[in-house]
Amino acid sequence: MSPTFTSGKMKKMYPMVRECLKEFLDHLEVYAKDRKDINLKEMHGNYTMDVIATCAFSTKTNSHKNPNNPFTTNAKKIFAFPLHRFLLFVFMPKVLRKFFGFNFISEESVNQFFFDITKQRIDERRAKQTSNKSYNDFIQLLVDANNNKEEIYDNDNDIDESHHVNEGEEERAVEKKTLSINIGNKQMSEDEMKAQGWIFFIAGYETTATTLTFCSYELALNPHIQQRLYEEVESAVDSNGEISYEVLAKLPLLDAILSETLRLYPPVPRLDREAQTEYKVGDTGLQLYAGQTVEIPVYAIHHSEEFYPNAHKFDPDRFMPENRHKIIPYTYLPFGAGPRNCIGMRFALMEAKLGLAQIVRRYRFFRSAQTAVPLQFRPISRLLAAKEVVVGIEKR
Ligand code: HEM
Repeated sequence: MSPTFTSGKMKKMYPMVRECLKEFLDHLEVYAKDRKDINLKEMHGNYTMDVIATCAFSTKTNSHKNPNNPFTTNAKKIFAFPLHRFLLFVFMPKVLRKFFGFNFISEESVNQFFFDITKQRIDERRAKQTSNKSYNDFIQLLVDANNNKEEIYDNDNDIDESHHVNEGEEERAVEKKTLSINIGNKQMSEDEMKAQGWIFFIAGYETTATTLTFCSYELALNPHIQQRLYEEVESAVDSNGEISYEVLAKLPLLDAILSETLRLYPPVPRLDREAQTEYKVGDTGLQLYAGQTVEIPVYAIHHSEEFYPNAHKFDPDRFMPENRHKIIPYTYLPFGAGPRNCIGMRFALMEAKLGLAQIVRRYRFFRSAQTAVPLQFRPISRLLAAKEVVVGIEKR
């Protein structure tokens, strides 16, 4: 169940994300008018929670104003679990999950809450299939995918974004074929559909919030880059102060800033693959055996001087169109690579770009007395997380 996030689908979800952003901006206003400090992880976490609740479950949360709504409180119970347990669940190969007994990461009542809400929405849609009302959320995509109504790919792709650095024509063709096979040959059971809703929530909330957090932090520390971004965004808004999906996807500096953030702070710092059969790795002399795990040290690759000179410097120019060709394929892996790469990549980038662009238009992040430099990281190996990320915010 992969080809959910085509550009066409993104465009349809765009207004829903924009709606969540309005609430976020209103909330930031309270802090910005008094030049207060903000806890970036909490603020961005509320935004990504609202987005995933709206786009995946058609549930309105407004976590900024109403932190006690049932969706948010249940979600917070999941995230109260140690982060490593999450990531173990989401990214651990199935066979290891079974071995360690990780079926679900949180208490049964919480799992049930999310299963019930997914089932309720699926039932509603099935009942309404005969009516003309159309939905653009993730649940609808699941229902369509199951009815083989889902479009596999659209022509309106955003190949110019930096995250396509690992994808050549050949790979996209392989990916397309793989995805078509999944959809064409397989009907999802209701349990699988419920599990998809659940995985989406877990995989999409934390990673995107973390990305926005590190990005805002770097902008606070690099006011000249923040100013360049402001100028780029200002030149792109229409007379209503809005940015269309197409324009947003193609802003080079915005794309470069997020790409450089994901290079310096990859939310998933290490990937795993498990060999299905015996395999010789090219002419390296390396031999893999069935069942063997291969670890890909994403964080170390992203911080290697060999691939990224001055690797510890935040330098978005590396990803500007005139320099991007210098990046060696497979040395930039924030979303993984190959047929099991992140299926939420386009969605995450759209959500993060829109949030960042509209925040920077109105407000300025700055380094305050509470801003930790350098950041202190939590000692977790599966997900990159800083202890506390605080910056000041003011109105432009
Ligand atoms: C900046 C945000 C995000 C980052 C950095 C990220 C990163 C990743 C990475 C590294 C993987 C493993 C890929 C591999 O092994 O090659 C992954 C898998 C996955 N991601 Fe994301 N992700 C993000 C946002 C999202 C969002 C928003 C969603 C859903 C709405 C999502 C859904 C998934 C799913 C379902 C998988 C499992 C795919 C599979 O096993 O086939 N992710 N993600």
